[in-house]
Amino acid sequence: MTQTNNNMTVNPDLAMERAKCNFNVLEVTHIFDGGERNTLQRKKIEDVALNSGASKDALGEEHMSPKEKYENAVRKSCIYATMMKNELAELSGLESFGVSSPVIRRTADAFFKEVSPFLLHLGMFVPTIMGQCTPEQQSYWLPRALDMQIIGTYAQTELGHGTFIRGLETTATYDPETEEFVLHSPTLSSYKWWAGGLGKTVNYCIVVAQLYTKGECHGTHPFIVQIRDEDTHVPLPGIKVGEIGPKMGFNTADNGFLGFDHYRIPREHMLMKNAQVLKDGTYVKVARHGKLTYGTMVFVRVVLVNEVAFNLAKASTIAVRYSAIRRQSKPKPDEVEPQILDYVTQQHKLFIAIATAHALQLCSTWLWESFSAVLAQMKGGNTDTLPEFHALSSCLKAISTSDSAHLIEQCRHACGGHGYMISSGIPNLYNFVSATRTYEGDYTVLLLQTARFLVKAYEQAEAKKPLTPTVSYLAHAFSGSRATWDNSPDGIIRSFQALAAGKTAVCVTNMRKRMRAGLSQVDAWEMSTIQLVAAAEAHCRAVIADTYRKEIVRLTANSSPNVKVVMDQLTTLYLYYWALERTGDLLMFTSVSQKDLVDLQIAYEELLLKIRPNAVGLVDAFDLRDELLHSTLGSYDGRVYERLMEEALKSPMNKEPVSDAYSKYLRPMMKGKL
Ligand SMILES: CCCCCCCC(=O)SCCNC(=O)CCNC(=O)[C@H](O)C(C)(C)COP(=O)(O)OP(=O)(O)OC[C@H]1O[C@@H](n2cnc3c(N)ncnc32)[C@H](O)[C@@H]1OP(=O)(O)O
Ligand SMILES: Cc1cc2nc3c(=O)[nH]c(=O)nc-3n(C[C@H](O)[C@H](O)[C@H](O)COP(=O)(O)OP(=O)(O)OC[C@H]3O[C@@H](n4cnc5c(N)ncnc54)[C@H](O)[C@@H]3O)c2cc1C
Repeated sequence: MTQTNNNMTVNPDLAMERAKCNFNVLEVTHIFDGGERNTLQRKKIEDVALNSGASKDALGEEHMSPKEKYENAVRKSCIYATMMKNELAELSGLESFGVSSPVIRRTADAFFKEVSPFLLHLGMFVPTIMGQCTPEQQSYWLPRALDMQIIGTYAQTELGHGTFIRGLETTATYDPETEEFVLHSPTLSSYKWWAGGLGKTVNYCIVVAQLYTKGECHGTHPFIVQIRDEDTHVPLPGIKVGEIGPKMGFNTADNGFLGFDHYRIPREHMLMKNAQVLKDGTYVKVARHGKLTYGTMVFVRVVLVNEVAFNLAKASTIAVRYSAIRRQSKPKPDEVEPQILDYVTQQHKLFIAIATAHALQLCSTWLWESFSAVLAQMKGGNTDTLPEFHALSSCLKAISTSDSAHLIEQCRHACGGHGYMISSGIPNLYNFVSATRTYEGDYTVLLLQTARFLVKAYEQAEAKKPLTPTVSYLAHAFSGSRATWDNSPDGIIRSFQALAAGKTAVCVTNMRKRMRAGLSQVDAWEMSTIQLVAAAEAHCRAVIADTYRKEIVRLTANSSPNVKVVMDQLTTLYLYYWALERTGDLLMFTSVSQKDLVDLQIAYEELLLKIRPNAVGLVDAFDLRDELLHSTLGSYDGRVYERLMEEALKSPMNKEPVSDAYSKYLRPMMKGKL
């Protein structure tokens, strides 16, 4: 087993589960990590970062006041950042730690139950400098940012606008007399709102503002702006900055607001890779594609697919281990109470979470590789692949975050009452992941971006023009007959593609009908958006299913027989699950019959039983150290009840035998003296 401690007492049910697991757990860990080398490197990084105990808190974060929580998060962020500079960057083979690797990002989770106030520094501030600056600008800003001499964030969203970037109101007006930009917040709704770390932590930020020069507006552009004194940290004159208050999660991230009162910055602080303002105020467009200033968002959308896969792996580890030690009810009076993991409904809740974590992890690696290829082409001046990539990253971000949030909540349900405890770890995971569905592009809005691309691709297919790879299946949309149902994995994937093509065709037909009836193109589109979102979702599910299947076949080509079997079972489960979730659509767009669906349901139930003996082995293969799980229910040793009681006794409420509230309120009321 990957995580060993010879002195550890393990709950007997968990020990029994591990004994009956029939595949090599380490082999699956390697698949999830993307190879044995990555696993070894990850473990080295985790050992250095976590073995010292620096990630631990004397008092649980949940018992701290908001101010204490924030200060504690800053304390640990500083420890972790220093560790990264001194030890971890070299271990991870990175030239500098700023090019943050997913492993380093994930290891940081041991330090924070919520998030680090530095999240946006490495997550968006540094990537924006890397992606939007000229080489000269980079050589000035990047070393300072990577060395943490300055700390920054990404302030784009305003009180009034988040989705509609073109509607942002902050202005940056060029003054050729002084060769400065004047930043201004003309209205309350133009105040920047939400940026992580802005409230109290950062002294710099990327500000996205409407650029005016020579009396003309050239749309939104990024600027690097100092907001606090580098020595005293006091906000600079002309800056109004603060923290936005308590949120559902992210409570250690000091998300902030920011307003400008005719605040001046040097001309060179405009990030000039894609567009420039010359000294005399002449505006020069450099980039070939109009949306390259949105580049940091595309990068983060790619990163998020991996991020949510990791968090879903955590939730499923907690819920499956807990379900193995928890015994409840007595369906057979003569037998002991079964482990709740033996209930088929419990398996239905949990095994899809394991399979989805795998599917998203493998898709995220594939997406990252596609992104690297797009970036390489763009370096050579070719932006042809960007529209397809934008459509792909948008839908994968939307579906991965939404599915993960839903499945993490399902894992919480699977843990009954104890899942509701903060100490179970699941509420924090849910609060974090549910925000990912909104930030970096709301779910619906991003699926509508993908739908735009799908409709165009459909029209190209109709005109018999060539199609890009992820939508090549649309070429079969004009055969005139319904796709033939076949319950093999490849057959189900073809059906998912037929479903996406069919839904797109319905949208196009309806929009055309509406336009013939007199609606404008914009109104016909608007009236069809429910179906367009559904078409984009179907497209994304077809892409995920296809990628997951192909990647698993490739990655298990040399695996041991039992690993091949269990990985095949998981991918098949994923396909059956989604086919059964979409029976209505399959009946509309494929030749599937009622009998086929009844048979599929039975095959799905039998598959759950086959996976059952390996369930704990499968979550052990995620190889998540206890420090990363922060969970009373999901620790490796399964000492659930002991940990729940230990945590309860830590509650400050238990410090005094009698609460002060007794003498202040309860006693007077009970004695009739209130
Ligand atoms: C670790 C990090 C933690 C992160 C914490 C969270 C941080 C944040 O949330 S930062 C703020 C993020 N904000 C967002 O994501 C805002 C979401 N909104 C958007 O991305 C855009 O405004 C969007 C895409 C919805 C619409 O943009 P808009 O400029 O109005 O474009 P729109 O008119 O719809 O489309 C015009 C064309 O541009 C294309 N396009 C839009 N965006 C992109 C893009 N990023 N790349 C390439 N093409 C694009 C469209 O596909 C369309 O192409 P076509 O005309 O050929 O169909
Ligand atoms: C925890 C957290 C951290 C964040 N961190 C940052 C940060 O560091 N920096 C930053 O700049 N921003 C940040 N944000 C802001 C985030 O990017 C925006 O909240 C997000 O992009 C959604 O925009 P919005 O809030 O304007 O939602 P809205 O666009 O107002 O969405 C509200 C509803 O309207 C719908 N809607 C909007 N437009 C359309 C449309 N065209 N068609 C159909 N439906 C539509 C949406 O689907 C949604 O249901 C953060 C947000 C959160 C929650």
